[in-house]
Amino acid sequence: MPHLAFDIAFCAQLDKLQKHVKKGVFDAWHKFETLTLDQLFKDQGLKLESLKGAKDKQIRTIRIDQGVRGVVLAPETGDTFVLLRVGPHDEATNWAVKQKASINSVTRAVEIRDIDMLEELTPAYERIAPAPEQRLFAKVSDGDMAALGIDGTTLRQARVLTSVEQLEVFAPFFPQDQREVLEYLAAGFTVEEVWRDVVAVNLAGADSSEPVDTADYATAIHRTCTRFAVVTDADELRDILDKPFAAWRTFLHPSQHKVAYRASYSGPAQVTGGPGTGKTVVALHRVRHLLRHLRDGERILLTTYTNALVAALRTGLDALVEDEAVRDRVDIMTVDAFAGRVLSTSRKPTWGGQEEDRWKQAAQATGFTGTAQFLAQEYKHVILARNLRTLEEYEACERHGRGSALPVARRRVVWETVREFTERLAADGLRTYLGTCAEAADLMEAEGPRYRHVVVDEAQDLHPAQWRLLRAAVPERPDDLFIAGDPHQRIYDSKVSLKAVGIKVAGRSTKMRKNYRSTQEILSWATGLLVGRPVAELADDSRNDTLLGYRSALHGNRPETYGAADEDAELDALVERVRGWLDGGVAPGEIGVCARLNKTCERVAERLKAAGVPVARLKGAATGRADTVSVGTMHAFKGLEYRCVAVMGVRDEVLPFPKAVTPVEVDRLQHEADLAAERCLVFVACTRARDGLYVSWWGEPSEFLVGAGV
Ligand SMILES: Nc1ncnc2c1ncn2[C@@H]1O[C@H](COP(=O)(O)OP(=O)(O)OP(=O)(O)O)[C@@H](O)[C@H]1O
Repeated sequence: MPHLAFDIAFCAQLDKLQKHVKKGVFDAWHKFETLTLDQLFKDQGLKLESLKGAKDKQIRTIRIDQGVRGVVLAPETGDTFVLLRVGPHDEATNWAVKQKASINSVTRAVEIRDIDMLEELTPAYERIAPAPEQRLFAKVSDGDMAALGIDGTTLRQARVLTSVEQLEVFAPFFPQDQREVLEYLAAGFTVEEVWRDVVAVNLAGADSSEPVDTADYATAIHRTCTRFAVVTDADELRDILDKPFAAWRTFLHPSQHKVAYRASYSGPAQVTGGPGTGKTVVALHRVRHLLRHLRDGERILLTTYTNALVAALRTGLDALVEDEAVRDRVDIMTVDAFAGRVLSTSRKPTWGGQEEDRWKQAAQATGFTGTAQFLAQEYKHVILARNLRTLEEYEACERHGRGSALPVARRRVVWETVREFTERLAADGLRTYLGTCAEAADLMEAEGPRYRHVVVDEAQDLHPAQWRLLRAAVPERPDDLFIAGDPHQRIYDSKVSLKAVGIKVAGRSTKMRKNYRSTQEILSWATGLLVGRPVAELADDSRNDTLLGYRSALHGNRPETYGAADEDAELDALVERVRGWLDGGVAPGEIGVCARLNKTCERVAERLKAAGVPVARLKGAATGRADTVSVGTMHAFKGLEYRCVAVMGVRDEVLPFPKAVTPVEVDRLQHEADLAAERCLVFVACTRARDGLYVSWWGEPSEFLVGAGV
């Protein structure tokens, strides 16, 4: 019986397809599932047409809806067809005639390339290319290229290229797997690394020494499991069409699958990678895997940093694990909420300004003459971070990572001030978030663990006291902790390494490099914000992490930047930008506008509302609605994503925000760390965008934008 499989490129279009087009896709699929091959070719509604002037007669089109066609691979052997993409009649036909299918003799997978475009580009670039030894892949031999699956056609084209920029021009037209190999090589990876990280995962367990029949499409289509999904169940297809989340459930990349569904890790495991590399997705799949093996009475804690992310994780898990009773075995909450629950205290958490006043009062009581800021940081980064319990321990400790001198003789008064501060808080029925975590960790260490597994997302911002709590929440056993995070997205000042908190992930750590969220244009621009700034690893802060090889297969417009004369003009331009997106068919819920400060967000929301744009403020657990544009601070945007993002007020007086940066004379190292966190904040904000990024300011632009070429 024939089948219609789906290419991952079609799934990437899903968000943008209208309802009636999705219905057309479903109806077409249904015909493939119910008709014979002969009937399919004769079906007048489907019109499985061959195309005049096609580079490959296996590439045909089918009718999806009025004026809309699907491009399919209709192989000469076998009865599984593949829907490659859907589009308006002329656009789809023009694309279809230029494509050519082939079977890769190394990966054994089917590949599609825009042969027409490649044949047109190659001679033009050849004419301007310098001597062969100065070209991009001069150091990689033909033999190595062939071993990595680069076929003769791609090799000729790749040999012409002289720079990464030129590779980017060719990239959308190359076969997907070969393109990935070339991008890794261009990023400086060795042939062995590319084999291990790219080719071997695409082989997905197939024996590479077996001979390959490069005409056997029936077998190759089923082997192309990294990009083609064969769907035979109507409900499964409805899910994919209705919920894009379900699409990647089917298409989890083998490198993600390997991490998420590994039977067991002998201890804590870690997944890192730049923004949008699917860390959250992998963490959710890990929870799904762990749920399948959970014994009676055992539970899982899925935790993260902010309430908005908790809401996003909950939605994600709902889509992934259908059985409510099974889902109920997972507690999803922030680490702070977990600490509050462990203590079951009625004391209320304090907020920033209140804490500052209380530090001042405590200092007055003990006669300490330093600043409230110094005390707050000493409490957080030394006393709580090191879990110091006595004055003697405090006097003996080395204040690693602190950039301010504190003679031992002065420590007694600091210690007494901290005690004064905590005792007064307790007496007034108050608590700090981190103090709560430390108390909860003590209690948990005494009472024993409550969970069989703990899965942590956005791990880069957790404080040692929070790690101590999570460590105590789960017994030291295989699969105890699964940790997802990205040190490039540290936006709070907790620079802690897992090694320092006794969580060893060596040998159980995986790095993701492929971004599935943003276009390459957005990624390159945003990555420019961090260039040349070393970022410590999550596992071990004596080593630096890099974004080497971090890339996206998606392409689109370059980010737009706009410098206005004053705030009014900046807001006017924003309204125009948002209107442009809405008029271009972007739904309000697919647009996010963020700024460093709450007051800027207020003005943005007011101005958009006045212009008739529906707006919702993103606060706490509210993650936005489909019919409103979301407006929130950069901190609130952490972990979220939108099709189009406007980042407002990126001006010199606000980024870095002076109040968030410790003066260099108070603490030199903290000053550096605060600046880095402010810079990362802009990086995080910009990398929330999938298709469209707009960055604006008034007056002078922020110094952070220099790296992005502003
Ligand atoms: N294999 C895949 N194929 C297609 N899309 C994917 C795949 N994996 C993840 N995605 C999509 O990519 C986007 C980013 O994924 P996710 O939020 O998990 O990334 P992340 O690494 O946690 O990002 P960040 O660190 O920026 O918060 C999501 O829209 C997700 O659905």
